[in-house]
Amino acid sequence: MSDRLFIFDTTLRDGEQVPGCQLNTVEKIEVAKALEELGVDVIEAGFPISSPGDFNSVVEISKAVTWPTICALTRAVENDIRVAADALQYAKHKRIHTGIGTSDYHIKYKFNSNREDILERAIACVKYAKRFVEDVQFYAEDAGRTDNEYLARVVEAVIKAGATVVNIPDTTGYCLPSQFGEKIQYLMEHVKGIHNVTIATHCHNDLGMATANTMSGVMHGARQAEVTINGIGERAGNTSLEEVAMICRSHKELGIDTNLNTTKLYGISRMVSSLMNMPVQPNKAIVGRNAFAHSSGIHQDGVLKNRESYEIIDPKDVGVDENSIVLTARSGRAALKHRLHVLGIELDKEALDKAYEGFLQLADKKKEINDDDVLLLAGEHRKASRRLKLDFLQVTSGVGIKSVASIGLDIAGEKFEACASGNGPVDAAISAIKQIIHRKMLVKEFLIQAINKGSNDIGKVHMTVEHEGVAYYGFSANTDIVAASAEAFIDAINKFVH
Ligand SMILES: CC(=O)SCCNC(=O)CCNC(=O)[C@H](O)C(C)(C)COP(=O)(O)OP(=O)(O)OC[C@H]1O[C@@H](n2cnc3c(N)ncnc32)[C@H](O)[C@@H]1OP(=O)(O)O
Ligand SMILES: CC(C)C(=O)C(=O)O
Repeated sequence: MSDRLFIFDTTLRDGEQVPGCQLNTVEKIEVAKALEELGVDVIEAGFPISSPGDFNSVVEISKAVTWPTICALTRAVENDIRVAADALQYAKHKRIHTGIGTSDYHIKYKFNSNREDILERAIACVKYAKRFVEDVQFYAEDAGRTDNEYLARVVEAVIKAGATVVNIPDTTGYCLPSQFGEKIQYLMEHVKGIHNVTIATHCHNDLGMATANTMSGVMHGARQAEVTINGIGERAGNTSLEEVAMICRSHKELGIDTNLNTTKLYGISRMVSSLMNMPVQPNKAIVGRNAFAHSSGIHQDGVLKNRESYEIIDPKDVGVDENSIVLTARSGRAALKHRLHVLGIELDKEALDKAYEGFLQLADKKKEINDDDVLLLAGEHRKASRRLKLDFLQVTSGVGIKSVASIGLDIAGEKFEACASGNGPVDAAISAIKQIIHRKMLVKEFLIQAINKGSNDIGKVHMTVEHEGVAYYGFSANTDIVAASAEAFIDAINKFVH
């Protein structure tokens, strides 16, 4: 039987502090409900004193969510705490998260104060929060750089004052995993009453060690991990929820596990990325586009013989349908043969060798080889040939005017034209396409990336279009990003319009 690691998700508080990631209340409720389905134990819903909008979000999330604890952040300030308690009034399970900086940097420069005064303020804020709620979590901000002996005094004092959870943040992402683990161990060994409360970690990623520090803290006694979806958060971000979840699931010998339904991880990662306009880096562990994509010949051969040769996680366990074998100039015959097999073509050794020669020549020029290319190399014509092609696109756009797009599509040789307006050139182009293709289609994910640098660069567009409950992926690259967006939309449509 594993020990339970409580998951405290702060995507809607620390994650939402990221410039450009602010969500409205409806969007926050959508994320909170997805977090509930994922199985997180605590949702930090906001910092109610910070704005009327954040206050209202905490109120509405409290109403919308049933079983996770809803937590609101405050400073060690009475008015912050009163306002947080008010925002939490409808929560079925509520927690106030209050605290103060304990490192000498914070004490001296932020507060112009001294250790004894900060200790008193720490005790006072916990006692005050206890007047409103039973469940009070204290944070010792910048605990990572706080002297262990003083930190132990603060932790002991706030436990005595009634804290139920004590959070030890590495606010600046400074600690080495061994140092952070030792800090938690020091507290476990020196603080009276520590075994009656939960110790939490809240690690930032300034040196890329957030997950390692969190796990080190957990291995030394912490039982709550504060995390965010995709690791978003202030500066270089927080510890990623998905990484902690899958480390616990993969390393059973740790004897620690979460309550999470990990098959929801990929879906919620995409949802947060798209709502917060925060792309996930392709090589991001667990949820990056390439996390289960194999692109070099030796790996592809190994994975095709046995998935576990190069995969420590079954993609289905995190909600990814299957791994992918990407055909590039670094692929070998095994990968090409596999793709041909998927397309229903079996070649003997000689024919495969011949196709492979052509494949390498093309791959050196094209970078990535698609199914059409493979079929041509095998001397076949694509059975489900692309029915939809972009014939022409003209867009008028600017400041102070509405964007208008005229579009021409070639559908299996027949020409169609439409014109539409939108809140920007891409929206106008997509609306025009929708006037020709009368299907329910929703753009769920839209990512534009520049390939190199400079204003003459090629833009790559990745798009996911939902049609009848299924997500279809579309891609295009063009120096004109509006054209690339329209083409990516058309690429996705081609996958369900036959
Ligand atoms: C590590 C973290 O992520 S903590 C969370 C960070 N998140 C945020 O700051 C987002 C929400 N914040 C806000 O909306 C605003 O900063 C508010 C409403 C909290 C405060 O706004 P203002 O009153 O205008 O203060 P301002 O932001 O300029 O400065 C912060 C003040 O809080 C004090 N303070 C900071 N942390 C704490 C704390 N934990 N306990 C008590 N006081 C604190 C600072 O010393 C400073 O006080 P001073 O003005 O007397 O020097
Ligand atoms: C409020 C605290 C927990 C915090 O965000 C930090 O220290 O990074």
